[in-house]
Amino acid sequence: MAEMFTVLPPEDARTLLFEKLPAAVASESVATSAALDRTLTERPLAPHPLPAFSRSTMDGYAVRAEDTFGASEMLPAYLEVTGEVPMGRACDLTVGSGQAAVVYTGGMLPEGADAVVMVERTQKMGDTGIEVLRAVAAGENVVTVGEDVKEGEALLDAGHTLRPQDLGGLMALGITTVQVARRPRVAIISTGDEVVAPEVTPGPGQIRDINTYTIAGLVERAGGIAVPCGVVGDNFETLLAAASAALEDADVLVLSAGSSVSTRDMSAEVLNRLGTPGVLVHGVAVKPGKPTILGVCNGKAVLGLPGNPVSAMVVAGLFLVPLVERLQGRSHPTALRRVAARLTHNVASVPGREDYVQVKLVHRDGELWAEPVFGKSNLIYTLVKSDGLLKIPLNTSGLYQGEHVVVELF
Ligand SMILES: Nc1nc2c(c(=O)[nH]1)N[C@H]1C(S)=C(S)[C@@H](COP(=O)(O)OP(=O)(O)OC[C@H]3O[C@@H](n4cnc5c(N)ncnc54)[C@H](O)[C@@H]3O)O[C@H]1N2
Ligand code: MOO
Repeated sequence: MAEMFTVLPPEDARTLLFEKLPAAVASESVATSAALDRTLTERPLAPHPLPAFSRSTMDGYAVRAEDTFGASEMLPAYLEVTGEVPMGRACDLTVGSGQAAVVYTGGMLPEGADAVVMVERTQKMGDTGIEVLRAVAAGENVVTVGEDVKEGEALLDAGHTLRPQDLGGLMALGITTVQVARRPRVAIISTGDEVVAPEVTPGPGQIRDINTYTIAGLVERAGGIAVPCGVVGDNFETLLAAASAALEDADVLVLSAGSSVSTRDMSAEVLNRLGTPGVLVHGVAVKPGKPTILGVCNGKAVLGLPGNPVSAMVVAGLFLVPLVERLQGRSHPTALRRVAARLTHNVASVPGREDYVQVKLVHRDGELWAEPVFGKSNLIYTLVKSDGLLKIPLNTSGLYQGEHVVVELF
């Protein structure tokens, strides 16, 4: 039987789409405290060294290291304690030869001192003296100026997505605002006369909307803002009007369902009417998800996802997630979390098509195994029960039981 449409390998389809799109959305300034998972558009520079003053890493005594050379329990070095380093204030003490100053963890190293002896390695002698029971080298138990970061150093690259430790690192330098990519807005329209909102009790022949929510979840995780636009029935003019309104206020539009080739499937036609160049790809060599539409309408991406929930999610993972990340200029796909596992069963495939198999991860004899969760692409709970997807590459006829595989986690 003839193919209904020409299918392209996923990689080629993605390239075609990305070529026709702007590289990234605009940037904006946000509070660092609210910038977790946001992507930098500029490299922040260190305004000063960190630490800005030499600090003790132990509770003990600030000393001149040379005064302790050769010291041991048998032959301790005697030092005179001349004062205490205050915390959180400038220290005006100077440690001279044969002297020591009480210092606490994090305290400023006083002038003259170049090392700290831990309190456990000393013994009090009279009112003001100590015996040092072990020698310290210069720099021991001390972090020096700029040891963490040098002044002017580029802290993170543009394209980097901020993690919790990055926020802490920026705040340590007083960088309380950062320049990040604006979060791309992704409008989502679910289409189909049979689809109703989840709050509604479905009548005969009706089903609740699943795809709006799986797609919105993927968008949010990829750093975008999901803009759910509700369910629109299978009426061309209504759908075109809804799509046009949704796209106006968004960077990307996703149409769920209607991407196949029946008389009810209007996504391609709507896309061609929304703007130019319109449909770029109709049909991708992937299972599930063959009836996929990728297009660009007046500079904005419009994706037509297959209606089956598993297919919609696999296709969104292949095209929408990388698109949302690209629009933020992300250098590393943050959504990509992979684990190595062994396959519990043979899985057949057809060369010329990329297959995505849902798998559950199970521990067996200290090894991680990927167990395929088979089921039709209309079944949402096959996804709910799975931990990730296993890709069977384009030109293979399957994978064998026991084979080492890589699972992309959800
Ligand atoms: N004759 C053929 N029929 C179909 C083919 C084909 O090659 N030849 N491909 C099948 C495959 S594969 C898929 S995938 C679907 C794609 O269909 P559409 O994108 O046109 O979408 P619909 O037909 O409207 O819906 C498919 C299926 O998904 C359910 N659906 C739709 N929207 C939602 C939603 N928001 N939440 C939950 N479920 C939804 C819908 O009720 C249908 O059951 O075409 C096959 N047919
Ligand atoms: O390809 Mo459909 O997208 O298998 O269910």
